Amino acid sequence: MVKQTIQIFARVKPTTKGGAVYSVEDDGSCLGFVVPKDLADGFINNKRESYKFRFQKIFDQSAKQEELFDTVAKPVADSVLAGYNGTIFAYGQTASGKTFTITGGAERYSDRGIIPRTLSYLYQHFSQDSTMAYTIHISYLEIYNEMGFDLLDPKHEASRLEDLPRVTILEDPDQNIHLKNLSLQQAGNEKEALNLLFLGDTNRMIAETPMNQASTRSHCIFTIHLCGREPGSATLRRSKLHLVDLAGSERVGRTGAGGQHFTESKYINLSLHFLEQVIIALSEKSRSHIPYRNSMMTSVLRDSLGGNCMTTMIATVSAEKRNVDESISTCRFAQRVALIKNEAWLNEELDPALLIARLKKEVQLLKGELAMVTGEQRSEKLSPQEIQRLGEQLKVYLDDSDSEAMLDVGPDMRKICHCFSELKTMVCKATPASFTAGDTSAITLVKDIPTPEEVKKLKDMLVQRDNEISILVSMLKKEKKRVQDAVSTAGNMEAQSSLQSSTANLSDESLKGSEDLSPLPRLLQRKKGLELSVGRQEAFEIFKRDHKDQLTIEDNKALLKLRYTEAKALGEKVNSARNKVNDLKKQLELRRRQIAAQGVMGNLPESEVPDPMEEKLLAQIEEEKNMYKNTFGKLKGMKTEIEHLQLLLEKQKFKLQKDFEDWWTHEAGSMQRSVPEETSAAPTRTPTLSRPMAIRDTVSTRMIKKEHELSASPLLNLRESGLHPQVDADLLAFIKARQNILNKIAELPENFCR
Ligand SMILES: Nc1ncnc2c1ncn2[C@@H]1O[C@H](COP(=O)(O)OP(=O)(O)OP(=O)(O)O)[C@@H](O)[C@H]1O
Repeated sequence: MVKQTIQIFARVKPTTKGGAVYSVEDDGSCLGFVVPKDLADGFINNKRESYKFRFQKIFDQSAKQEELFDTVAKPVADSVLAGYNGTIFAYGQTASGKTFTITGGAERYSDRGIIPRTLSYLYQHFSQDSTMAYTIHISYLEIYNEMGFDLLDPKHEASRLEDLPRVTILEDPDQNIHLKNLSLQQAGNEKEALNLLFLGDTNRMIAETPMNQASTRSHCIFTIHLCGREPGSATLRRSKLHLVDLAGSERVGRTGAGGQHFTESKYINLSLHFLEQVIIALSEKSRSHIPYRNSMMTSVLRDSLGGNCMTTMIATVSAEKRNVDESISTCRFAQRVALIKNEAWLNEELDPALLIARLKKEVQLLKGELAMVTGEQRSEKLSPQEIQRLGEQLKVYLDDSDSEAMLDVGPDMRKICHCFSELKTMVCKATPASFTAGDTSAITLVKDIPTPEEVKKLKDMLVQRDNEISILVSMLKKEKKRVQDAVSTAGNMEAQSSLQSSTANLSDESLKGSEDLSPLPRLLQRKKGLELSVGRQEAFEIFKRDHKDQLTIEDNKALLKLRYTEAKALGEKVNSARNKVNDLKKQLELRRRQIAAQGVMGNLPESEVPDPMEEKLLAQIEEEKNMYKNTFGKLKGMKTEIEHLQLLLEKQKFKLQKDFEDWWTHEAGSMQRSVPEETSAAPTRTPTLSRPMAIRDTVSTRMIKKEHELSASPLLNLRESGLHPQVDADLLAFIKARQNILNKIAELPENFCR
């Protein structure tokens, strides 16, 4: 068992605005804030001005994701590999960098967060550790307003959060928590695991509405379930790693939330409040009751807080002056967390199937022993199968040369008697001369003693074999040199062909992967939108051009293109190194044959000095092999980067499409709203209507007409389904016209409408 307090780290989000109010002291383990007294609070003011908080380490603004992974996540991943549970959770106000730290940024490969890096680290470990066989399952849970949702369910098409399967908590009599409806997906390799992460993130994005900014207002728990077993062993090691992105920790008053937001903030703050309650209770050792059950999040993370888990917290803080209060509150929370002591133990268990088989055997044995002791022996005859089995056991026992060998037929008198009777038969068959009482070795001879005819036959065979052997030996002597040459030639050729095939496989594999342009998971692909109509497509192009993410998408596309080119160049280099190795091997082979031929002809005296030409060729082969290995390693790394970039691009494109859909629906909605208003307002409209409004009216009236023409099917339904190209084209024309008008209004002199 390992007793350890929760490790706390702090990360300061980079600021571009300046005005930072913090300092990092004591070799990066103390975070200080200075809050100057406000004169508005009066002359007598006892408010503290300086605050200092101690952490295991503080990652300042310039800290890289890799550094954070190495220091914070790698030790936790190592203990998970060793069979302990682990949790890493990020806590801090909205936009302080929790998602960036746990999942990573959506723009650059180097921005990969703890989750993708940990997955990569684990799979890399699996490929290097041949002493254990591992399997990974993944679950991804979102908790929003005290309700749990499964982000990885393959059966549901999520367009709203409510479409995702609801996850509920069940508690067994031993107070273990079980999550009903949370799917566990197996991930056989890093790519499959990353696809699951992206699927969950996409589901989260799809389900979020402007009212529910998912990442801000919900908690997310990405869990890696690891199972390891030594081949042939009945013991399993099961461990879990929770990677938790909590909701923003700001207080309700500060956010100024109202309405639905207020409800959400209340829930979020409530669940964070309950988290705080649990942490306070745990840090006060005198408390016996820990209120885990008060919220879903604390129930799920029960083990991570004061239980069987190695837990680490990352406090994310903003460096800006306006956020100093929240930053101090985050650090205070972390200080309390640091007082909690967890007790992690090795999660080892016996494989249930093997355990059952073992117990069954034991029960059988005990039953037999009981029967022996109580004298209640079975009276029925042994079955033919049992007799055959006993015969086999007896043979093994007699063939065993170990004098301490045992014959174990179990506590069954019928079997014991049968074995004694078999042995007696064998002994009686033996010639009396070869058997004296106590000479047990004779027993093993009994069944193998040959008859005199057999002995003669064997002697004849022996003479014949001797003759054959002497003929073969003389032939061998004659042909020795030729055979040796032939063997060495065959050996070299074989080695060469095996290298050829292995290198071909490796480089073809990696190249195939790097040129695979569609790594989008099957599950994600089904979520791609319907085909766009021409009008909508046109609007999408305009929307895309002005979207804030378009630049990043273009950058990533360019980077991906660059990586493809680089991967192609590396692939060519790998192939060229492989061809060179093969060429050099042929040259070496030729050289060796030449030397052998010269030796046979007697032109060259046999020399111990190595041939310089051969030495040179061997050195060149070694050099090319190293080049091959290095380039191949780089190619593999690039393949992972390309796959990640492809997924990032898909995610960004997906977001763009979703933003467009939202915008399009909004435009359609605003048009819909304007129609009845304007139709009913038309008769009473005053003549003072401004010119732009009048223009807008003309467009709207045209649109109304169009709508009436299409009234056979409700316009909005058609729009929502996205299936009527004419409606889309009209909508686009309307949007364009309105945009033109708005542009013109902007150009008009200020007093034009007065
Ligand atoms: N260390 C960092 N380096 C660079 N950019 C960062 C860093 N931390 C955060 N960001 C950027 O700041 C923005 C907000 O970060 P992020 O979404 O991670 O915040 P958050 O705390 O998860 O917010 P929320 O509570 O809304 O989920 C993102 O655009 C992110 O890329």
